Amino acid sequence: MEVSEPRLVLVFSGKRKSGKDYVTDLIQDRLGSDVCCILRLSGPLKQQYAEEHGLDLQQLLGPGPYKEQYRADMIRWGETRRHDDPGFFCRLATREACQPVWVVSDARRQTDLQFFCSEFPRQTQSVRVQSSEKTRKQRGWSFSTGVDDAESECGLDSGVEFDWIITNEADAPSLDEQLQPILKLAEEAVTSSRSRPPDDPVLVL
Ligand SMILES: Nc1ncnc2c1ncn2[C@@H]1O[C@H](COP(=O)(O)OP(=O)(O)O)[C@@H](O)[C@H]1O
Ligand SMILES: C[C@@](O)(CCOP(=O)(O)OP(=O)(O)O)CC(=O)O
Repeated sequence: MEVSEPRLVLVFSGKRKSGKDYVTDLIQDRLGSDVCCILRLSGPLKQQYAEEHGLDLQQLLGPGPYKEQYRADMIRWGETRRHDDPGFFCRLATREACQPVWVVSDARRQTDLQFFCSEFPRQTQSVRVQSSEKTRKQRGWSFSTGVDDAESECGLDSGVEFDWIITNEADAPSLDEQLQPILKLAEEAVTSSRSRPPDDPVLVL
C-alpha cells in the first residue's frame, strides 16, 4: 500500500466552546478543501458509540444539545478503548486523509498530541484555541462535573508548550490576523509539495 504523508499537521486543542470548530473551519475555508482536510478524533468515536447504542450519529456530530446528553458516557466509553490502544481513534480518523495539510480539530489528551508528534515529527504543529469562561458561557457552555474536570477537557491544560495560541475573543486581534503565520506555513508546505516530484510516496509494508 502507498500513502502520501501530510506536509503539515496542525493539531488543535481547546476547551469546549472555545471555538475549535469555528477556527478550523476558517482555516479550511482560507486554504480550500482540496488542500486542507479537517480530521475530528471524535468522528470515529461517535460513529462506533452511536452504532453500539442505537443513537442518531448526525445529531451526535452536530453542535446542538443532543451530544451533551451523552458526552460523559461517550468519554468513559472512549477511555476504555484508548486504555488498550491510545492511538486507536487517531489512526481511524486519519486513515483516509489525502490532502497535504491536515487540521486535527480536537486533541484532548497528551496521547493524542504524542501520536502526531511521533508519527509526523517534522510536520506537526500544536495550536491552542483559548477563550474566557465568560465568552464560552455566551456561546452556551456551563460547567459539568465529570466532563469539564476530566482528562477529556483538562488533559492538555499543562505540560505542553503550544507552537501557536489563538485567542478567540471579540476584543482580540481578528482571527485572520492571528492565523496569518499558520496560513503562511500551510501555503509554504503546499508549495513545497507541488515542487517535489509527484511520486514522493512513503511505502507502508
Ligand atoms: N469568533 C467567533 N465568532 C462568532 N461565533 C463564534 C466564534 N467562535 C465560536 N463561535 C460560535 O460559538 C459556538 C462554539 O464554537 P465551536 O467552534 O463549536 O467550539 P468548540 O468546537 O471548541 O466546542 C459555535 O456556535 C460557533 O459558531
Ligand atoms: C466523547 C468526546 O469525543 C466528545 C467530543 O465531542 P466534540 O468534539 O463534539 O466536542 P466539542 O467540540 O468540544 O463540543 C470527548 C472525548 O473525550 O473523546
